[in-house]
Amino acid sequence: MKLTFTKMQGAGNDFVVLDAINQQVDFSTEQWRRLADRRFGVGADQILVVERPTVPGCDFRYRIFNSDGGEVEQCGNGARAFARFVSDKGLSRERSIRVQTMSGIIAPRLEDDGSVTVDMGAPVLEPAAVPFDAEGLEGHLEGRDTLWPLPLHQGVLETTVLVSTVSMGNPHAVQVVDDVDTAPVAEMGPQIEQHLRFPKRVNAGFMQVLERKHVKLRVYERGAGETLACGTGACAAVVAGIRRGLLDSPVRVSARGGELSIAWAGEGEPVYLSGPAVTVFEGEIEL
Ligand SMILES: N[C@@H](CCC[C@H](N)C(=O)O)C(=O)O
Repeated sequence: MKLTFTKMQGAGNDFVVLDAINQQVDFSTEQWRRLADRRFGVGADQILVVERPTVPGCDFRYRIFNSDGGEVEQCGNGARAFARFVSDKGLSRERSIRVQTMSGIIAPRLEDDGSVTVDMGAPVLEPAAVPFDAEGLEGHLEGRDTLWPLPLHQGVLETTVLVSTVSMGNPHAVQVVDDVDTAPVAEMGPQIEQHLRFPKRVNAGFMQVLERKHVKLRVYERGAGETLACGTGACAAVVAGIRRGLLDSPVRVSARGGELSIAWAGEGEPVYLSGPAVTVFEGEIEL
């Protein structure tokens, strides 16, 4: 059976988007992996699936699969691509939609300048809910945030990094670095992603503060490796930075693949993520 897909990207975080309303989409972990594979498939950081909602008050259900084939709770850059896709394909005529995800409802809105803003909901800050196992650890208070020590290896040496833990529906560990371009993302990213303190694994963010309203960010994503941008990672980094007293909303986030903007009014309030959502090409593939 041939599968019709759309290849999209948001700040260089790339997606295969599938309409599961008008075609059957039900794949094994191995098939999701193959679709995301850059040599044997189409290639993507995440696969996004558009379905009919199963809860009242929503326009669509949005499912997300990492390139390792695992289904995950949330994807911010993908949410922008999702909104652009359902509009371009005529599945919705609304500029604002409500979307059911594994971790709650989000609300993307198409802007007049072609960008998309997403109400991503409020961040979850309680460590156990991230989930992060803080049992027996002594956290360091900084502003309104708690930094947690994570022991890692750097070459043959042992080192400890201090991370903020934030859930944007999916788990994030954010550390502040002096220079993001030389930060050991490839070496530390996989260790943090699989650290035993994070029972569901974690996305590892490395943030350099340039000014109180501008940061540079790299994210080693759970299940996908380092990507050119991570929307939920940008939300989590800015939430952590504001709570630490380092940043003021709104914050421009420069990722390797493009620019995002994050606004957050503080505890209990939703995080707004704005940025581009672009169609690259369309195609058909036999899996
Ligand atoms: N690229 C995403 C996040 C995708 C999911 C993430 N890798 C996870 O496993 O939680 C984004 O833009 O938020």
